[in-house]
Amino acid sequence: MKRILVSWIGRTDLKAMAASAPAQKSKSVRKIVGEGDAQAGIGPAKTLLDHESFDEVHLLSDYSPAASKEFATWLGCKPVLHAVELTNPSHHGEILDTVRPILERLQRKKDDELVFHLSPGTPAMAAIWILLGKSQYPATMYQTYNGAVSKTEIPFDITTDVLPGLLREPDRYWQHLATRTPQEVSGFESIVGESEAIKAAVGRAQRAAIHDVPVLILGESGTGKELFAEAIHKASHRGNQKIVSINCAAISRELLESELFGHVKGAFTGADKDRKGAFEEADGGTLFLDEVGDCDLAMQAKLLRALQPPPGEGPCQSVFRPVGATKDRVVDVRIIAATNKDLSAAITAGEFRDDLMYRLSIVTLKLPPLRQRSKDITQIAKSLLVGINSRLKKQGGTSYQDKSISADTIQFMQRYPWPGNVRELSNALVQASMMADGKALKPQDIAAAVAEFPSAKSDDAMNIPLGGDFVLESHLIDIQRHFLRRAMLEADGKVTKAAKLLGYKNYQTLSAQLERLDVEFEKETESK
Ligand SMILES: Nc1ncnc2c1ncn2[C@@H]1O[C@H](COP(=O)(O)OP(=O)(O)OP(=O)(O)O)[C@@H](O)[C@H]1O
Repeated sequence: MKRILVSWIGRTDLKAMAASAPAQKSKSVRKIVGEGDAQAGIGPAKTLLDHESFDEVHLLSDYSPAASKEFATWLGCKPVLHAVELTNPSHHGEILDTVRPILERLQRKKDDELVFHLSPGTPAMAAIWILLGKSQYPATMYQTYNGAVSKTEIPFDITTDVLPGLLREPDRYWQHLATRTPQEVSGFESIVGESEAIKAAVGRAQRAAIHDVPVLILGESGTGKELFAEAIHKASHRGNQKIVSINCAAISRELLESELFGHVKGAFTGADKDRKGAFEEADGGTLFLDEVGDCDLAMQAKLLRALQPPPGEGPCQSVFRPVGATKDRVVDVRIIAATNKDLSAAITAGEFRDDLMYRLSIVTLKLPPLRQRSKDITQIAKSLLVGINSRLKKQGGTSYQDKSISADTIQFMQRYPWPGNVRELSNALVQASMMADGKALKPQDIAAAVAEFPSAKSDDAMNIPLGGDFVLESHLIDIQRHFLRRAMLEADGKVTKAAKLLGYKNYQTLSAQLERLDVEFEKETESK
């Protein structure tokens, strides 16, 4: 582990040198600060180096190369000089642009300690050190004053205290980013759609991609949460590293810990060799925790511990212990989590830890359900159909006829509420393409395909175990909703026809129920 000091050469440093070094060895420095100032003592740089030891010292200077060299010689310790030019040493933006590439070029290993010296230079230079040291380049910071050295504790964390506020700023802040379609944003090309809702989601996701902070993606099942997670990873600086996905709901509680953190040989029966977990597999890249809302409380506590970076480290440093191991491991992993659960309700019910939610949701991305972006349905359906045609042709050979979507089918698809979102749309198109005769998919083909999905749900509703959270009334309502939807579907969105199918005497009863039970279905205008 190396200690690497990075500091500006400040005017007080030069004044201290001019006052104490022989005139001959400080000619260029004296051209800048004259005879110097004995009050400056030995100056901030020398003071720090007298008290602390470093393996490398990097000095940034916008003074003449000759003066910088004289100063470096006087200072001793063979510092590396970085000559820069600033037009205005109190211009924050210019300082930031100057400092960043230098920090980027520093050859650092993961456990090296970066140290910023805040005292030399202008207040703007100190401010930039603080901002960078608390965010992109986690660093220890020192100040020197009157010959004394103090380690500077700055009790805030930009990534948890400041960024969330900025990133959660209302739409006003995001509007300028929400103008491009996914096709126009690098990394997001596999996402189809051009509705305002999808453009806003892409703008926000793109913004999130740039910052190396955890992202929580919320949305109903099938809205594209995993697709967005992959796009954020691709658009981030980790894009050429791995993204590892773990579905927290699909893995048994016992196995999940080992899947996430790995295990050592002999940790449990069947653990016949060491095995890396997802955190370690994703080191340097991204870990996608799907269905994170389904983790139990014990697992949440373990996740929280892993997601709390050690003091002074960046937000992506994870410390965890493989099952059965005696030592912790540290990795650099960006977490993207997703859930279709209402986490606020889960927190209120005591099923989800609020501290874990805050850790995961430095940036939150809410994906709209498909029914709220009916403008996208045509485009998504057409794009899915291209893939479906090519797959089915491969399987069925010449007997398969490429399918297309007629205008009335599009109208039908735009009215249907797609409770299973894009996944349901995709499944319906696959099924309809396999079953339909001829070339064009007709509304009945899609209707027949989607009718399969809700009925499966109603079967589940009949088999739900009694006791526990079971409340008969709420299940009856679900069943009622299912039949209302089915009737509307079979009646092509015509309320009068659907009311007849349900055995209602008049359409007003159905209209009132659709509203009361919040059944979303675009009604066809009909002459009654
Ligand atoms: N905007 C979109 N454009 C193209 N394909 C999409 C879009 N949104 C979703 N899909 C496709 O729909 C399917 C479901 O998406 P995905 O798995 O990302 O959803 P999800 O929200 O993660 O679902 P779940 O919560 O059930 O895990 C995938 O095949 C995905 O490629």
